Amino acid sequence: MDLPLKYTICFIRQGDDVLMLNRNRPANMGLWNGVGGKLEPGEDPLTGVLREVYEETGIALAHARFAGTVTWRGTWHGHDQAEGGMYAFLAEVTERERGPRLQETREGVLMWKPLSWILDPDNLGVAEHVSRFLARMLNDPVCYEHRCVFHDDRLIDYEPVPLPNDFLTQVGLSQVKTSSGSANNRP
Ligand SMILES: Nc1nc2c([nH]c(=O)n2[C@H]2C[C@H](O)[C@@H](COP(=O)(O)OP(=O)(O)OP(=O)(O)O)O2)c(=O)[nH]1
Repeated sequence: MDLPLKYTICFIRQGDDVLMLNRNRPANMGLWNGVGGKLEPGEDPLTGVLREVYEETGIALAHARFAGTVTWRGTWHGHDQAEGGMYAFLAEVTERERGPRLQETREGVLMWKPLSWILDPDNLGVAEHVSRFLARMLNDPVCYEHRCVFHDDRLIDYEPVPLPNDFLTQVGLSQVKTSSGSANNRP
């Protein structure tokens, strides 16, 4: 699927918790998702995600690990058919760096949530695709394009497809460590 990757997202961990944002506007309004946003013209994905994390949380991450891409297509209630995609990253902070448990921001409510709560597939408070792709990003060393299909706000199809070997070079991320610790995403 050749969808434009115009967004970034980051899941920041501290111990068993992950920093989540409940956005106060579409997309995924009222649902918990990672922190991130739209890339600026000409901006590379790592610079973009570090900027968004700082703008949305005040956390100045030194680094984030590329963990795959997520693409979506389908229909949303009240919106036209839409499709797009994002570069996904994982990061960790120390207890001292993590900031308050709950914080109201311009974008919505930020809160540290237990990972087990986020990954529970029956948890309707979390954006539906997150439990599918995040579990795999955390446990599988291969980087995937996580393909999501929605129909009227519900996830109706999900398929992880391994990214091509030269993906990181293609998108200027070749110097970036992946979540498996290697710049090459396939053995
Ligand atoms: N637009 C969009 N973003 C999505 C979808 N699913 C999903 O996880 N996301 C993620 C990507 C981003 O991390 C976040 C949306 O970012 P945003 O719209 O708040 O970005 P932004 O404030 O920088 O953008 P903008 O105001 O300039 O449009 O949600 C989706 O279906 N559509």
